[in-house]
Amino acid sequence: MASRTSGQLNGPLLTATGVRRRFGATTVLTGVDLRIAPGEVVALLGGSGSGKSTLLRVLAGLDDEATGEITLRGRAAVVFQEHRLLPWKRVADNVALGLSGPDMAERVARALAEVGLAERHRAWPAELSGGQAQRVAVARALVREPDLLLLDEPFGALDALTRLRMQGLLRRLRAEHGFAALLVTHDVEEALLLADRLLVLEAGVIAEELPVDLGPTRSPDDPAFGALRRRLLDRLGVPAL
Ligand SMILES: Nc1ncnc2c1ncn2[C@@H]1O[C@H](COP(=O)(O)OP(=O)(O)OP(=O)(O)O)[C@@H](O)[C@H]1O
Repeated sequence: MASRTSGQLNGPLLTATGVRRRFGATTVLTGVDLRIAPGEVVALLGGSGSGKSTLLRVLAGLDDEATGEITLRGRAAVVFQEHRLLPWKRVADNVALGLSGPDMAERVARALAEVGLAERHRAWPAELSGGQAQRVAVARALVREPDLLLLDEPFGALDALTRLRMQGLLRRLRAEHGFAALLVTHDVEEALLLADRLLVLEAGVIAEELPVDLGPTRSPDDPAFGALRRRLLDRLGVPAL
């Protein structure tokens, strides 16, 4: 099992050193080292089956079989590609799951308002659209006041327009709350729009690290954005059309 500590007061928010994970005879993660600073958004890219979801689960503390050292200075919350809401609980009760305290209802209401769903607190998950359900999943993470959001293809199952809106929502929430995030995505454009830094997972290690020096206002029409996209696609082995 990976050793987990809560870390010191200064320095990186998350430090992972020598993380390894094997499934039977196959070693998926052979020695992952990474750091995430407080407030930093890092996108994790890599081919299908390269181990991105596995790494995210390990970092989230959801995998008992991994080895290595993980230090997290603060709280983490996870959002998966599927919303994972409990169908027999109303929206507000899903968000409140595992919380306690006298101000719980107020915190839940605030989190739902932040994702634009204050009015749907009594709805059942089955009554929501895919985008709304995913916003509830974001509220459920947000209400825990995380220092680090671990996002595994959080918008991957949504249509293109909803996805753009969710990317905007994530940017706004991050600006307001200042949390750090590790975003697993297949979408190079999404990574370039949202991240401060990109990591490429390949052959079980972080094979490349690219800073995204595009400033706070980003557009795919910007030539610097295009150049970085091409560089990244080349790195991921996607030829130009
Ligand atoms: N529980 C498991 N048991 C056996 N093998 C597994 C298990 N979970 C993942 N794997 C294997 O580990 C490898 C990495 O899987 P993982 O889902 O982490 O990749 P990924 O980079 O997230 O892929 P994708 O981009 O397609 O979602 C794959 O070969 C997968 O088959």
